[in-house]
Amino acid sequence: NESNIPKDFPQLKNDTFLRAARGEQTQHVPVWCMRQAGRYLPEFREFRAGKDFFDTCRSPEACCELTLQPLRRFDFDASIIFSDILVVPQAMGMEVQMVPGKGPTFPDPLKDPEDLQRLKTKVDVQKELDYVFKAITLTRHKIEGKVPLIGFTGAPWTLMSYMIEGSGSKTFSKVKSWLYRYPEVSHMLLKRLTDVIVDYLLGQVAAGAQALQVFESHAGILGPVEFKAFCLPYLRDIARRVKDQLKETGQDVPMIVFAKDAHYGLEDLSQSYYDVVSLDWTIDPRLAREQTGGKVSLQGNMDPCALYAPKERISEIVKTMLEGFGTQRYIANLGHGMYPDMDPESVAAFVEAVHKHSRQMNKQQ
Ligand SMILES: Cc1c2[nH]c(c1CCC(=O)O)Cc1[nH]c(c(CCC(=O)O)c1C)Cc1[nH]c(c(CCC(=O)O)c1C)Cc1[nH]c(c(CCC(=O)O)c1C)C2
Repeated sequence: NESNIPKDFPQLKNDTFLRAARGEQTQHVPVWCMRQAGRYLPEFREFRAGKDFFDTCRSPEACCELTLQPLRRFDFDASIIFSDILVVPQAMGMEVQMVPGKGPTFPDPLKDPEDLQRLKTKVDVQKELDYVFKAITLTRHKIEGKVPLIGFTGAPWTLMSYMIEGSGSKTFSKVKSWLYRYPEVSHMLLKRLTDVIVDYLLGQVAAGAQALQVFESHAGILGPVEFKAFCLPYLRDIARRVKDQLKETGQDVPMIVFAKDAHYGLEDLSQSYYDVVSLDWTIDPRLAREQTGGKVSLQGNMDPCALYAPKERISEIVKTMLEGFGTQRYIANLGHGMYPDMDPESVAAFVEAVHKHSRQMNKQQ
């Protein structure tokens, strides 16, 4: 069994992110950015130039290099493995291409309930996603204990939406029509995705991931009733099953859930076995604290577009955000991923502001 082989990773030097995730005291607020490895970095564009996106994902050396790039520039307190959420549908037998300028595209998306037959009935996650596990193990060594390495997955509903829409969408009417026309088949698909995701996350931990984030990026296109029916049960099931399995080997790995735009789901999400609830920028920090009632740590949630502001303004925005969240049980981040036209200097200003203001606020207490 792969998971029993000791990997002798370098000792972790900065555990601030893990402490905040577990609800332990920290000297400063830890910070990282969603899509911190990305096209806003010239070295990322240079490295990726002319290479197919999913070929890059399948190269452990390339994933390692792209994960490390932002850490060479910024004083981040965590890193996230370079990969994509759509490697899971690929592992289940679907074809996905990254079309430059258009984003991920499924040439042959699921159209009818019968199309479920096209998916593999038994997915050998260890074999199909071995390249991700190799990337995690390699990166965990090469990071030299500087900061923890986060593994991640897309959540069932978000993956189902890509598998049926075939790409991003404005209305998501194709996948939403499944929920209303074929609720039972929809649940079958969500269940199958959940089973693969649980194995996938456990494999990532065995490979060396020190925290896990579950991206339910398309939660907000559902109303509260559909969220409770088609998102929440699977998000809970994932955390419960992963946590239970890890407990058997005496491990505890913090889990983060990011259900974008699901403001109505905060209270439920805070009681769903996750350690951290990640917030988009439409949610007021104080309100989020009230609704989650101290049961979880919070992560987020600066509007990514605030990075277009001058540095002094970024610092003010960060200060206000920290006053809203407080400095404990908190991980600073953006409310969603960075955009390619953002200035790396602004990211540096964001990170510095989080560290500086939170240290000052902690001293005053
Ligand atoms: C850098 C990058 C990624 N994916 C894509 C890009 C840009 C394309 C490129 O570099 O060529 C295409 C890429 N992949 C995806 C999209 C979104 C397409 C759309 O629906 O509009 C694009 C452009 C799908 C995707 N992929 C991901 C999500 C969930 C997070 C979110 O909500 O943004 C989603 C929805 C996760 C993801 N994707 C990636 C990471 C790791 C790097 C990091 O965060 O530093 C992660 C965590 C990497």
